[in-house]
Amino acid sequence: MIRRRPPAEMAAAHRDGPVAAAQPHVPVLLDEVVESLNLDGGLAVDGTFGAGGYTRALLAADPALQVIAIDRDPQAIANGQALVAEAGGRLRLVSGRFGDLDALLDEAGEAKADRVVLDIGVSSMQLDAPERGFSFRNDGPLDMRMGKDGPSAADIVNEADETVLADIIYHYGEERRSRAVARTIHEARRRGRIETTAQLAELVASVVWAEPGSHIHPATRTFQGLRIAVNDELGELVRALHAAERVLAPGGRLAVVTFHSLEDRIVKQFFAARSGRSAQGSRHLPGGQAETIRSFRLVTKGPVLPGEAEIARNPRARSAKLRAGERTESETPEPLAALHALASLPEAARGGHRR
Ligand SMILES: C[S@@+](CC[C@H](N)C(=O)[O-])C[C@H]1O[C@@H](n2cnc3c(N)ncnc32)[C@H](O)[C@@H]1O
Repeated sequence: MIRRRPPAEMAAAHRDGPVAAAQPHVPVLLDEVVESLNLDGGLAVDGTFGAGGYTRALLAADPALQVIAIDRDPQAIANGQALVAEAGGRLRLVSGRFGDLDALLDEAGEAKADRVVLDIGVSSMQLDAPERGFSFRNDGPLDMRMGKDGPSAADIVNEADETVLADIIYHYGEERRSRAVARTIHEARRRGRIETTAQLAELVASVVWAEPGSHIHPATRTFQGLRIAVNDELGELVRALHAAERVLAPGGRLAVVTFHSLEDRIVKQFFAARSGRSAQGSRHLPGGQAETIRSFRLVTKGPVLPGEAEIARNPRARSAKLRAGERTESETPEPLAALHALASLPEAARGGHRR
C-alpha cells in the first residue's frame, strides 16, 4: 500500500497544515478512511463534503490528487468556498446528490474516478442548527431537509396517511411503538398543524417511554425515521453505490462510512454480492449454472470501527462503520434489485404521501 505520510503525520497536516482551519464537524474514522483509499494521484470524489474534513485530509495526504466534492446542502457548498480557494485549483465543489454521482461527474467533464468516499448521514452543523429542524433538543421548524427541495418533515407529519407515517417510523426509525406514535400524531393534527420539533418530540414522548437506564430520548427513533424519509437517504445510498461502481476505474477504491444498521446492511450486502461472497446478484446462465460478476475486491474484510480513544474524543463516532472495496476490471453488473427493496418502504407506504 502506498501511503504518502504515516497517519499521525497526516493527522497533524490535517490539523495544522496549509489547508487546516477550525472545524465545527469532527470527521469520523479519518485516518482509517484515508488509509483504505490507498491514494495514488488521479481523481477522488468526496460525495459528502459536509465541513470538508475528508476532502481536506485527502488533499493534504496526496499532493498529486484532484478532488471533486459533492453536497446537497447549499450551506455546506457556501461554507466550502474558502477551502476551494486554499486548494489552489485541486478542488471542485459541486452542488447535488451523490445518488447522481455519475451524472455530476459527467457535467464536470470527467468520465472516470479513481477514488470515491461517502460519509453517510447528517453533519454536526446540520444537527446543531435549530432552524434546520433535525433535532428535538433545540426547538425549531420541523424541516429536516438536507437540501432545500421536496417535502419537509412537517409536510409528511401533517399530510401523510396514518399507515404511511407508521411505516416510516417503524421501517426507517425502527420504533416498535410506531403505530401508537402515528395514531397520536394523527389525532393531534386535527387540532392544528404540528410545526416544530419540540411539538413533535412532546407528542412522541407521550406514548414512547425511555428504556430504564437509557439516555436515549424517546423521540430519537421517530426523528431518525422521518429524516431518512424526508431525504430518501437509503435510496440515495443504493443509487450512489451503483453509480460509484460505474465510474470507478479498475483498481479504483470505494470507502463508505455509515452510522446505523439500516445503512450498514445495504453497504455490507452490496460489497458481499459484488465480491462474490454472497450469491445475490449472480447471473444465471443457460444450463442452470450461476455466474457471479465480481466488480469489487474487499479491502476491509469486516467493518472497521473507531477505537476507544476516538469515541472518547468524539462520542458521535461510536456507531460508525467503515467498509471499503477495490474495483476490479470486470464489466458493471446489473443493479442489485434486492438493495433497492431494502431501501424502500412496503407497498402500502409507497406514494401514500398526499401533497
Ligand atoms: C456526515 S456529513 C459529512 C462530513 C464530512 N465527511 C466531513 O468530514 O466534514 C454528511 C454530509 O453529506 C451530505 N449529504 C447527505 N446525503 C447526501 C446526498 N444524498 N447527496 C449529497 N450530499 C449528501 C450532508 O448534507 C452532509 O453535509
